[in-house]
Amino acid sequence: MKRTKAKTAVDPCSVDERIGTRELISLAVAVEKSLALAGPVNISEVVGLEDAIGRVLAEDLVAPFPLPPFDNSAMDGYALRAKDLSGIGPWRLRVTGRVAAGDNVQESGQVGPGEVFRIFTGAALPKGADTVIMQEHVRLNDKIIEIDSPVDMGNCIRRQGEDAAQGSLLLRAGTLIGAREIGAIASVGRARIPVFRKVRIALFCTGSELRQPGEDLAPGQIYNSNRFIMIAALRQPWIDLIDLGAINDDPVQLRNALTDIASDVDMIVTTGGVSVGEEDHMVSQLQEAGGRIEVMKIAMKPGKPLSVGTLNRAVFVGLPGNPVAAFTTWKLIGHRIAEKLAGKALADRPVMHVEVLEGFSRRPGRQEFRPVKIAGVSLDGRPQVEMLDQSFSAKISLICRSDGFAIIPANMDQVNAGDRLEFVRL
Ligand SMILES: Nc1nc2c(c(=O)[nH]1)N[C@H]1C(S)=C(S)[C@@H](COP(=O)(O)OP(=O)(O)OC[C@H]3O[C@@H](n4cnc5c(N)ncnc54)[C@H](O)[C@@H]3O)O[C@H]1N2
Ligand code: MOO
Repeated sequence: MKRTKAKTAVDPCSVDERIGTRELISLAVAVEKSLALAGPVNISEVVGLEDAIGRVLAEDLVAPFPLPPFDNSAMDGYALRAKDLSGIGPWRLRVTGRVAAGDNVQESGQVGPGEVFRIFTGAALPKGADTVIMQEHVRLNDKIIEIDSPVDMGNCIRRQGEDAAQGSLLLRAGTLIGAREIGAIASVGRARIPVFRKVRIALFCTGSELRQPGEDLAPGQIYNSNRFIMIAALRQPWIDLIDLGAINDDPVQLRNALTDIASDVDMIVTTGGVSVGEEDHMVSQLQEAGGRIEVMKIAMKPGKPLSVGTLNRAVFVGLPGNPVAAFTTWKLIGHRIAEKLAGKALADRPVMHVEVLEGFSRRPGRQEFRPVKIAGVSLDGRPQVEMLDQSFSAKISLICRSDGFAIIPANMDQVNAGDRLEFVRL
């Protein structure tokens, strides 16, 4: 495979992990420790079907009867007896009845020898019939159909229970109820269903430089984009969001905000103020308020300063202030904590790989989630990616241009053209 030389120099602003590498913990350990702090809410409520959409199912759903409930036709055509098509065709059969979806076949009579019933998709199979032939495969002439080619016994019939047998498991507790799942719940006739109560999450962004979009900016100020990134992430039917807006980098205000909300919520999410500067107060104020930090200093880029802990019974997730770092760490850790609190079964993501188009060198030490753009496809069908800037934590326009993250292992200092990296789609 062709290798190209390093294209870019090492980011001058990147942290030199050789100074203090031992202090950093891996993302895998950070996820494990963070999830251990999150006990599922475990309280359920029974809601109507429409209100169940987007919520988390609180008990297993078992089929109370077979699906489909009765043998029925998969096509518009004619219901017949397969043995009437024995020998050499063409065969001529008489139309003596008619069944449509919804008709009660107990009252529709019997298909006798040499007879067929007109039948429509979804109609129950009439007594005596064992096979359906599509109307396109017959010629109809004055109540007589003519068939040239035989069909197999059971042709075009959907058998009772072929989708799900009575008593079989349709959905597991912990499933997020989307369009498919609500369809399954409705198909077994349930009008109300138990779901876990919503997870209550408080959100505030920290930073004296922040202004709300629509306001004027004074020199040194910026707009609060994290608030909207996080509202977009948290506006889910299974989350009850308490949006506390922005709070200045003021220790007392931050501590008061934490103390006021901690006993009302399951999770507190903040952005900014978790790094090492004198204006970064989140960690110290959480501790002042009686909380504990359990996870910090993670060997990941972006997201090294992400801090996770507890305050009273709430899980605290302090996301970094840089917008791309906040977005990424929420996706990789915060969201999974919220899902666990909500009682959602945590699914393993399917692993995808991409091929690097151009090589480059980097400072090793942190597992990196580098935004990439899919730029082509390799001969064996693998997506090929162009790596976007190495310094991207604060670049919101860059993340809008990217298709996902390529994951660069922590110890890799040289990435070569043709290397395969794991990929997380955005
Ligand atoms: N000496 C060091 N400095 C920094 C380190 C370090 O290890 N040593 N880590 C860097 C990393 S990595 C990150 S990420 C940031 C995280 O810092 P904070 O979480 O304390 O965030 P702030 O300092 O408050 O803000 C960082 C950056 O983001 C902007 N910001 C903050 N909030 C918002 C918002 N709601 N909307 C838009 N932009 C926001 C803020 O203005 C700053 O530019 O620390 C590095 N420093
Ligand atoms: O690595 Mo930070 O978390 O700049 O984004």
